[in-house]
Amino acid sequence: MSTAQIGVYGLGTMGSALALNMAEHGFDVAVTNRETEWIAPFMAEAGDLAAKLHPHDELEAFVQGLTTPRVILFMIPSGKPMDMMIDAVTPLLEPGDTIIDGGNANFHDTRRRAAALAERDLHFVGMGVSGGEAGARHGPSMMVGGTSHSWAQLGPILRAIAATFEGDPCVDHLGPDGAGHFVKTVHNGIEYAEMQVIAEIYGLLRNGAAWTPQEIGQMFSEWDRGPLKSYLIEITGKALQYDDPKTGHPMVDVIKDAAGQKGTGRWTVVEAVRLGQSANLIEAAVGARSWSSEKDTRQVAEAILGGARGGIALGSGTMADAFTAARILGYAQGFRLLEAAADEYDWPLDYARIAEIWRAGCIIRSAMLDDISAAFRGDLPAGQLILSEHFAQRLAACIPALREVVAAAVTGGHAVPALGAALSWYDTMRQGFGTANIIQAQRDFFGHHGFERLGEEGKHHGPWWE
Ligand SMILES: NC(=O)C1=CN([C@@H]2O[C@H](COP(=O)(O)OP(=O)(O)OC[C@H]3O[C@@H](n4cnc5c(N)ncnc54)[C@H](OP(=O)(O)O)[C@@H]3O)[C@@H](O)[C@H]2O)C=CC1
Ligand SMILES: O=C(CO)[C@H](O)[C@H](O)COP(=O)(O)O
Repeated sequence: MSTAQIGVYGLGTMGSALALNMAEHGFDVAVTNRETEWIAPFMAEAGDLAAKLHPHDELEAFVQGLTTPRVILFMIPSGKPMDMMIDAVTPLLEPGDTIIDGGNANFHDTRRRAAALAERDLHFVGMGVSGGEAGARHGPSMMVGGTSHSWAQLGPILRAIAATFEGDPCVDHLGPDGAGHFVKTVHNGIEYAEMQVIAEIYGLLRNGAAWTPQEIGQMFSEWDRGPLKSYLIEITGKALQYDDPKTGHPMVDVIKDAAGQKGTGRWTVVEAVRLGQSANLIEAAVGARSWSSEKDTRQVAEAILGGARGGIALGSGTMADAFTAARILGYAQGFRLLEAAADEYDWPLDYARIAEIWRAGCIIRSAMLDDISAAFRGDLPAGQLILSEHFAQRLAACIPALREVVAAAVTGGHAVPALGAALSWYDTMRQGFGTANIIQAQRDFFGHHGFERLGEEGKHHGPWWE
């Protein structure tokens, strides 16, 4: 019998948590998994919620167990697996049915899939889900891209299971095809930037001021009780205060300093460059992760180049202000990318709303997002977040600290790629007259490319060509 309002394919970390969340909110959910032996343990662990979960071993039965028009959420790895599953499931679907990719997919793939499925009267939703396993189980933030037809059916389910901020569900329909996945990609780019800035501040205090992990953790926990409150600050504060049960050493001291990356950070940077932008804070964070994975090379280099670092005599207050500035600039770069993509792909992105659905449930949630949302609803000179009255004032108050921190780091030989990038971007943007006149002269000198003259129309060449 067809009783389930939604199907969840993929009972891994995220899929199982989302299915349980939906069941808990009273929805009937058909579930299945590629390796079917995982279905029974999932059902056993579901406890009372099993009554709302309808397990199937076969894809056909899973599809037939759904009320029409059907809505099927795939929580599987992005790329080829998703294409293979689309190929497998579409022959079983009927016009009007919706396939949702809830994984971290490349939005270009989402656009391609949406267009291909539309030719068969099928709907494809690219949905960014943030919040990790706990978020998926108890309230994620979700960024939905797709047709209004799909949203009309999906919206009530997603609003019920989403995180809420003061009663407002952290989910919305952001635009067609790849809009939701792109917003999630940029969310992750901001996540990379913020994580890197936190790591740099940790490094300065640890290596430049001999603070213990416990002390640095306590500082972050203290920050989390004030205006810098955020999920990433909270978990970093906690992680730094754990000891390794095996050795008794601080946990961070036994974790290898080489971080992986699955793709969303890189996609953010690639798309920024493609759109003629530079999100240099995010680029710095992605680059720093890549350098981190060159552990062997860095160890050889330390022996040859010398790893000595100078002292840093800066306290928590200065670090907090520097972090505030970097956080504002990181978010601002993310929103600039969203604006550039909205223009390019003709997406009706509502930046204030995006900030709102990031206020709870997602990894980059922070107290600042409420101010960002308010800024987008107000007057933004030149459309720039950093020029809103609120953020221009906060930057004016915090940039001196960022300058102090970057200067001390540079003098002491501490790597601060993200903090340095943040400051360079800020300093670039506050100059009405920069240095690209020299670039133009160089291009004309070597390549006869011509340049624009101040106050005159047309292309000009320098006297070096006379
Ligand atoms: N973990 C996280 O914090 C977050 C993850 N995501 C995204 O969610 C998606 C799922 O991630 P997550 O739940 O963590 O991953 P898991 O590794 O926990 O689960 C992966 C799931 O995908 C299935 N699967 C793997 N390969 C295939 C395939 N070729 N065909 C069909 N099914 C397949 C697995 O089935 P089987 O059991 O048979 O192997 C399993 O059900 C990914 O796109 C990820 O990027 C998004 C936000 C946060
Ligand atoms: O989407 C997420 C959080 O928002 C996932 O945890 C993702 O895996 C994070 O990216 P990476 O693995 O590259 O650090």
